[in-house]
Amino acid sequence: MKVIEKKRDEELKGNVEKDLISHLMDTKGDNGNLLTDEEIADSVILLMDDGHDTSSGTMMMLIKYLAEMPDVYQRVLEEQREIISQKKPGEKLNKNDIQKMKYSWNVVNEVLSLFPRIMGTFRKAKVDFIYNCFFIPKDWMIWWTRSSTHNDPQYFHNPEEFDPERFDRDTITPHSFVPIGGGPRMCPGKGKEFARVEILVFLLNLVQNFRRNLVYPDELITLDPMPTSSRGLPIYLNPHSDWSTMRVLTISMQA
Ligand code: HEM
Repeated sequence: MKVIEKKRDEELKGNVEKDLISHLMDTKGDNGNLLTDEEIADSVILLMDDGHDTSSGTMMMLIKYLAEMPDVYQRVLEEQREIISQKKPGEKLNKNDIQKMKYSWNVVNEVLSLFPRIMGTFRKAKVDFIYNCFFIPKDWMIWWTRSSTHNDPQYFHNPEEFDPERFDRDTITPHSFVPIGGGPRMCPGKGKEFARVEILVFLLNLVQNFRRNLVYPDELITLDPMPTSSRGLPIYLNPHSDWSTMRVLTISMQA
C-alpha cells in the first residue's frame, strides 16, 4: 500500500514514470469507478502470483526436455545462433527477433502441451446441458482440464511424443490447445505475450552460453498439482567451447 501511496504522490507532483501501478490507478472497475488501493494491490499480487510460477515452471520443464533431447537442443541452438549472428555486438533483441524464434517457440508450446503449469480451472455452467449422458445443471461449477484434449489422439497425433513440429505441420483444432486457457478468462493477452518474451529471451541466453547436463538424469517430476521436480532440478552449466560468449552476454530485450 505504501508503494501505491508513493506513486500517487509522484503523480500529483507530475513526476511520473508510467508503470503497472500507474496504469492500474487509471483503470476503472466493473462499477465504473477507479480502482481502490486495495483493488490495485490485489491486482499486482495476482499478476505476480499468476505470472511467476507459470513461467518459471515452464522454464524448468524446458530445461529438462532440452537436456534429455540433444537433437531438439541442437536445433534450438542453431536457430538462436542464426538470430544472434545477424545482430551487431551489443545490439538488443527486438520483437522481430522474437518472431524469428519459430522452432524454439514450437518447443515451448510442446512443453506447455505435455506439462502445462496449470492443469485446468473452473467454469460455471450458464445453462442446463447434457454431456456424455450426464445432466449438468445451470450454475454448477465444472472443472475443465487440458489433458482432455492435449492427450487425445483425436486432436493431437501421437500426443505423448515430443514433437514440436506438430504446430507447423498439423492443423490444431480451435480450443484443443489450451495451456493458457480459453475464452474471456484466458491468460490475459499481455500475460501471454510477456510469458512468450521472457521464456524465449531466457532460452536464448541459456542455450547460447551453456550446454547443460542434469545432475540427476532420472529426477522425478511430480504433480502437486503443478509439475514439480522432486530434487529442485539442479543442472551443470558448461560454457560452449566453440562460440564467443562475449557477444551474447550483452543481449536483453529492447523496450
Ligand atoms: C507459461 C506461462 C503461463 C501460463 C502457462 C499461464 C496459464 C494460465 C492459465 C491456464 C490461466 C487460466 C485461464 C482460463 O481460466 O481460461 C491463466 C490466467 C491468468 N494468467 Fe497466466 N499463464 C502464464 C503466464 C502469465 C504471466 C506472465 C502473467 C502476468 C504477467 C499471467 C497472468 C494471468 C492472470 C492475471 C490470469 C487470470 C485471468 C482471469 O482470471 O481473467 N500469466 N494463466
